[in-house]
Amino acid sequence: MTEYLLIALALLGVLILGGIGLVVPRLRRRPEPRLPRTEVDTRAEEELAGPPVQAPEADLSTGVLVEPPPVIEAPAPTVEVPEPTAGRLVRLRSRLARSQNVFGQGLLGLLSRDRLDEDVWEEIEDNLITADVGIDATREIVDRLRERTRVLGTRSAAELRALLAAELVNALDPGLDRSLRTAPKEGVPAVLLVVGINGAGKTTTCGKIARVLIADGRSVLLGAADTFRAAAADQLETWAGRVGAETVRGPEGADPASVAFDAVRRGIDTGVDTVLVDTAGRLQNKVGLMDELGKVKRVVEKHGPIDETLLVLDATTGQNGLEQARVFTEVVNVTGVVLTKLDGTAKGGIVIAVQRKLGIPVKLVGLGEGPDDLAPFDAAQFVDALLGTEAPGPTA
Ligand SMILES: Nc1nc2c(ncn2[C@@H]2O[C@H](COP(=O)(O)OP(=O)(O)OP(=O)(O)O)[C@@H](O)[C@H]2O)c(=O)[nH]1
Repeated sequence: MTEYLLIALALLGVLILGGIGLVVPRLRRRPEPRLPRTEVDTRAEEELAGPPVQAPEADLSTGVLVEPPPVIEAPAPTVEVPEPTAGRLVRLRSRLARSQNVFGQGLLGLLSRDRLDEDVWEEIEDNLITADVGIDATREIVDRLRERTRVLGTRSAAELRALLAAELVNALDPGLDRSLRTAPKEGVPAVLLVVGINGAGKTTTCGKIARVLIADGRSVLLGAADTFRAAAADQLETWAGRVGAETVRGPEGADPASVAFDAVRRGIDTGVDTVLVDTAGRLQNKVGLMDELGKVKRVVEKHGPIDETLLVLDATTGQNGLEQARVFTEVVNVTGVVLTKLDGTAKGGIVIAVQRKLGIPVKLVGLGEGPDDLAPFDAAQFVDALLGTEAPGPTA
């Protein structure tokens, strides 16, 4: 009896355990209750997901993972390497084509006439005056040429060319120091101030000078003290960015002197070799503006003396521009002239007039709008380019 009772209990246990085993998995697999989906839900999901993506065949057939597409990074801004400055004037000599017509073809043609009579000498004089050489310099050049051709009895084209070249070089005072003081002293950067009237090419020239300095191995910081024209600071920043130089600028209409001061301060802190300060184009007859330029100078000098003040002059404005330029020399101590746009004039003689009138050496010349179209000035190379023929022979 007891046996029957035990067997019945065992059977009951088996039945109970089997029942649990069937019920529990079902409970575990029961899906989450879902909220009813609306049409709007479906559309929003589709928009977020975008168009259906077709898996590549290899993915479906082999189950091999496909590599994600490569991440394309934005190209790093490229820093340009400016052209070396040595020999730039020689390379750019063809830019003086218009002046070459006057000096090379015109003057040399006159000098090689059969008879060098009074009329011819007068024509030579007129040519030089038209080329903006200036009256005094023209008289001197012609008098010396007359004398030397008479004494030497020179007649061959090569000899006459050499004589003319020697007189033009002489009028350009080849002994003047045309070097730019751009080297730092005892860890303090050299400071260059760039001044001149509106549109002479100051900002462009600042950018080109920065390239000249960088090409010659210097580090440069640019100060945008032309706060009147917001575009000038943008323009300068673009030039600086191309060669990886820093620009210090202020808000539009800020005090130019304070921007110039900050630029030099920053240059000292970062240890650059040279700080170049671009100033606003200002009309010299506006006394207030000239006073302001004087203030820029004084404030910058709180950091130490200014090493170089460059006056930018537009060669195409001729003698008139010279008169305007003179006022700058009274306000700031101009140490060098940058003569721009010589490529756009037949009056290359302006270089002679500028130096004589201002008594300041031309240190750089602009021969185009390209970034490397600024050349260190050299009297003999310039005259050679003006005459537009091969290098002159030895001069007497
Ligand atoms: N052909 C030629 N154009 C030049 C030369 N130098 C500058 N320019 C052009 O002259 C124009 C005026 O140059 P800017 O640098 O803006 O003149 P700016 O003196 O700074 O003018 P403001 O900021 O108004 O005072 C620009 O179109 C330059 O490209 C040069 O040597 N040759």
